Amino acid sequence: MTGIPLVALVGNPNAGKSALFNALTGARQKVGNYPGVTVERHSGRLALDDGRPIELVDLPGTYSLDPSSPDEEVTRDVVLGAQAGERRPDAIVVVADATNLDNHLRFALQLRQLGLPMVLALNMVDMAARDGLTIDVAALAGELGLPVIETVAVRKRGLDALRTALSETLRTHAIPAVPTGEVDPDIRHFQREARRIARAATVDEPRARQVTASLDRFALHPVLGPIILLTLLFVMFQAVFSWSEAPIGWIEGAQGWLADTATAMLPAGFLRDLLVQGVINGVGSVVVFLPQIVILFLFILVLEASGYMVRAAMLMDRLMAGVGLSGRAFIPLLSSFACAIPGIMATRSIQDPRERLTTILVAPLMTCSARLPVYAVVIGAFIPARRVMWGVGLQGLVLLALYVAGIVSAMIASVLIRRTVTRGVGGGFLLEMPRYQWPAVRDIAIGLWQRAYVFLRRAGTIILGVTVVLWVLTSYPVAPAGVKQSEYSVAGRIASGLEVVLKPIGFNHEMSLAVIPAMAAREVAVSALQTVYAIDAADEDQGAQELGGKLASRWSLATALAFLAWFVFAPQCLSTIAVVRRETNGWKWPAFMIGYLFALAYVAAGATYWIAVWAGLG
Ligand SMILES: Nc1nc2c(ncn2[C@@H]2O[C@H](COP(=O)(O)OP(=O)(O)OP(=O)(O)O)[C@@H](O)[C@H]2O)c(=O)[nH]1
Ligand SMILES: [Mg+2]
Repeated sequence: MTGIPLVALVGNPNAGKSALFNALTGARQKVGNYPGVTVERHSGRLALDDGRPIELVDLPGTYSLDPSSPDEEVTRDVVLGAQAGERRPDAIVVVADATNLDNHLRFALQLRQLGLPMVLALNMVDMAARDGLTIDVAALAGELGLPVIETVAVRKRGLDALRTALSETLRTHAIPAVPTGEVDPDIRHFQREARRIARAATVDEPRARQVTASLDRFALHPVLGPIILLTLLFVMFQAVFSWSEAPIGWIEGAQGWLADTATAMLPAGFLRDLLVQGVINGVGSVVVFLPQIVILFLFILVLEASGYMVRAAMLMDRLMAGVGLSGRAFIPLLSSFACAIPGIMATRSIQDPRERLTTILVAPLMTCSARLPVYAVVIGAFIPARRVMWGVGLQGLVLLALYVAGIVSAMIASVLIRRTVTRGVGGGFLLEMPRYQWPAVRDIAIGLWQRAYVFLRRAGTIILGVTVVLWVLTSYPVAPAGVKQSEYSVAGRIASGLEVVLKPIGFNHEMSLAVIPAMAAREVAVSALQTVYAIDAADEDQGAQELGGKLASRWSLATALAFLAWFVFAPQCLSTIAVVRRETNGWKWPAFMIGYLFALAYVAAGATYWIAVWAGLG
């Protein structure tokens, strides 16, 4: 054997492979309580008890070795050693959910036929215990002819035993003895056998999965279910505004202090202006939205980890079926609330290629977190922080409406796309219902930290870079007295050209200037506006006023609403386009997507503007 041993984690979706992978290697792969979380292979290293290193691969979950979607193909190819440029694993750890033994054993039996050294990690034994289920591990190991180790991945239980079993298996190269007569490739055979073994190894019958079943009576109720879902969303968007006030204040305070200190310490001139206007206030105008992003993700992560999200998918399935998408599209669309890129990658778990393509094309309509700063700044400036009935905040309501507008247009777009460019029948609903559980605090904390980190890294890299370039392009050449700097400058002249096209939909010069750099990252729309107003206001000495106040005194409500509408359909960012190109193998579909989204954004912003003007809000 050359190199270090390669061990693959294989098993049904949602068995806890990634949780086990994280526990063993210290990695932070995404874990979620629904099938189809992992869509790519990830590898990491760990040391076995004898100190020997091994390479561990986490794989997408799959029900069998006959893949039905692109992510499952990855698993099959890795396990069979058919993946290009990759060797075959030296051993397999089959991860099985102890509470769903017969289903998970079926795949284990199929894997056993591969003739590779194998260990079974009987995961989620804590859940089995909760359900009143006791599994006779020795009996199971005997029946399977494999070492069986009980684990609780999220509590790091059973890891030492697993490492020991693994090093033993690798050392002896023990290949499971496959009983004769089991060469039958028929999956039904495995199903029967799995059921028999599960029954033989289960000591106590479950007291029925009462918790999950009784919660589902409410969550999936045809009338109550949607009400619960809407209520949750509603509370989430209220919280985004009401919980964030204090921390936003702290960040603004820090930003103001930085700007003042820099102004006091540096001599007036290029460097000071760049630093204060472009970097501190420009980038700062985006960073202040960190608390809102964290709050939004706190809700999303908790709902995901508890198992509720799949119920939401179930409820949406009735709707989704009507628009030609299956419930499978829900998870990718859900991920797109963070960012369209992981969302588009998650479509790999969709079986039907046309359905997958449709999901890719509408994913950018789901409101990604990069749009939150843009929405929040405009809402903060134009929508009074008033309570309408029952203490409900108006700002949160408008934000909810913007998210809903994105979802509804994604639905409409998929109906149209399914009827035209991706015609054909789709697959059914294949999502398995995970059980409810309390979210693991550690997973939520890691998830939040990762989100915050991604946001801050964007602020420190792409947003900073684009803002600085924009600041330079807006500051030069210096305008003669009496001429507005933002119009005389290079960026200003480009914006003036663009304004010809954007004026009919209510956009002003500054907005025209902001939409192009926003293609790099949508948050840049905010820092761009901040920068432009700071440069123009420099001589009037109004630079200190915060962005919301500047917008409120300069834009009409109709204009502000048009800007929001534009960003609901907003021209996707460049990285999204790149990922669509990669996932669809060509430029045809990204071009189609750009075209239709631009058209939608233009029409929607225009309609919003003119309706608002007509309603007397101009
Ligand atoms: N109670 C309990 N929960 C667990 C255990 N292992 C994993 N989980 C939870 O089960 C859910 C699924 O875990 P993942 O690690 O994402 O499952 P996976 O097998 O990687 O799933 P896919 O990537 O979709 O194939 C998550 O919510 C985990 O927190 C366990 O031993 N006990
Ligand atoms: Mg996983």
